Amino acid sequence: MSYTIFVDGQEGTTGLQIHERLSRISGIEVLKIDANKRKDSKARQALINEADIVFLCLPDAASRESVAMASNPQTRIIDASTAFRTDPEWVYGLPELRKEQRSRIQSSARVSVPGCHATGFVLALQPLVAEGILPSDYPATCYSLTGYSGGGKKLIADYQNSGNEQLFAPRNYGLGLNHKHLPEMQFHVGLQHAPLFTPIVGNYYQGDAVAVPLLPRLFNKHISAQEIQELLASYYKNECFIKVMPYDSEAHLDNGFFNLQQCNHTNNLDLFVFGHQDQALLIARFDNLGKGASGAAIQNMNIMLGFDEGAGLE
Ligand SMILES: NC(=O)C1=CN([C@@H]2O[C@H](COP(=O)(O)OP(=O)(O)OC[C@H]3O[C@@H](n4cnc5c(N)ncnc54)[C@H](OP(=O)(O)O)[C@@H]3O)[C@@H](O)[C@H]2O)C=CC1
Ligand SMILES: CC(=O)N[C@@H](CCC(=O)OP(=O)(O)O)C(=O)O
Repeated sequence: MSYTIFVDGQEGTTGLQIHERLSRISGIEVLKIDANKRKDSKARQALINEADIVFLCLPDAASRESVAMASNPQTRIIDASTAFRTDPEWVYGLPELRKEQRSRIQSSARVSVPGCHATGFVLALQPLVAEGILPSDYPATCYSLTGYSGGGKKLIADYQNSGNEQLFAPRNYGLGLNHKHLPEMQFHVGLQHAPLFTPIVGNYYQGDAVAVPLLPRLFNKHISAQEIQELLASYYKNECFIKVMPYDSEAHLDNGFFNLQQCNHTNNLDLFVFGHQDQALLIARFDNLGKGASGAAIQNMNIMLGFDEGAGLE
C-alpha cells in the first residue's frame, strides 16, 4: 500500500528538509504543489484533502488556516508550528515522553511537532517530575544555544548575506522572557510555573544545546548529579534516538569545551549530566533541524503509518 504525502510550506527550511528525508523512504508518493501556487489557498486545500499525511511547515497563522481547510476525515496532519502544541485535541509528537505517547501518536489524526528548545527541556526534566524527584512548583531555569537555521529563511538570510558584524558574536534573544516555547515547556514537563528561559543564537548553521541548571537541595528528595544521570539512563534505556551519556564530564569535553554540533545531520539527542552532590547541569544536545524539527516530524509519520521508526532518518 502506498501513502500520499503533502508538505505545505515545501520551500521553507523545514519543508525542504522533510522532502529530503521523504526521498529516502519507500511506500509513499509525495504530492507537489506548483511553485507559483504554493500560497494559493484553493490549490493547498485540494492537496491537503488528497493526502494521507500532510506536513505543515508554515508560520502559525498559515498552519491554522491549513488545518481549517482539512475536511477529509482520512487526512492526518503533522504540524511543525507552535500553533497546537498544548491543544488538547492534538497529540504532542514526542514519542519518548512517556510510555503511552507512541500509541497516542500512532492513533492520532493531529500531531504537533515539539519546538526545538522545548524538545531538549522536556526530555531532560520530565522524567524527574514523573519520578517524583522534582516538585511540580520547582523554579526551573533554562538557557539554550542554537544555530541560526532555527529562525527559518529570514534569519538564515540575515546571517549569510547581511555582512552585519554584530552577528559574528552570539546573541541573547527572547529577553521579554515570553518565548513562544514556554507554554509547551511548562505543560509537558508538568510544572506549575513557566521556566525562566533565555535562548542564545550563534553564528553557525545548526546544532542546539539546551541547558537546565538544577539545585538538588530544592528537590523532594536530594539526589546527586550522578544519581540523576542513572535515573535518566534507566528512563530512556529502550529509546533508539535518546542516548544518556555516562557520568564522566571530562570524557565528553574537548580541552574543557563542549561540542554542541556532534548530533548534526542525525535524529539523535544526547543527554548529559554534569555536576556533583549539590549542583547539576543537564544538557540536551541535538540538531535543531533534526530531532528539533524535520527529523522529529518524520519520526512521527513513521509511527503513524506503522513504518520502521528510523525510516528516512539514517
Ligand atoms: N527552522 C527550525 O529549526 C524549526 C522551525 N519550526 C517551525 O516550522 C515552521 C516552518 O519554519 P521554517 O521552515 O523554519 O520557516 P521558513 O521561513 O524557512 O519557511 C516557511 C515557509 O512557509 C511559506 N509560507 C508562509 N506563509 C505561507 C502561506 N500562507 N501559505 C503557504 N506557504 C507559506 C514561506 O514562503 P516563502 O518561501 O515565500 O517565505 C516559507 O517557504 C514554523 O512554524 C517554525 O516555527 C519548528 C521547529 C524548528
Ligand atoms: C534561532 C531561532 O530563532 N530559533 C527559534 C526556534 C525555532 C523552533 O524550533 O521552534 P518553533 O517550531 O517553535 O519555531 C526560536 O527560538 O524562536
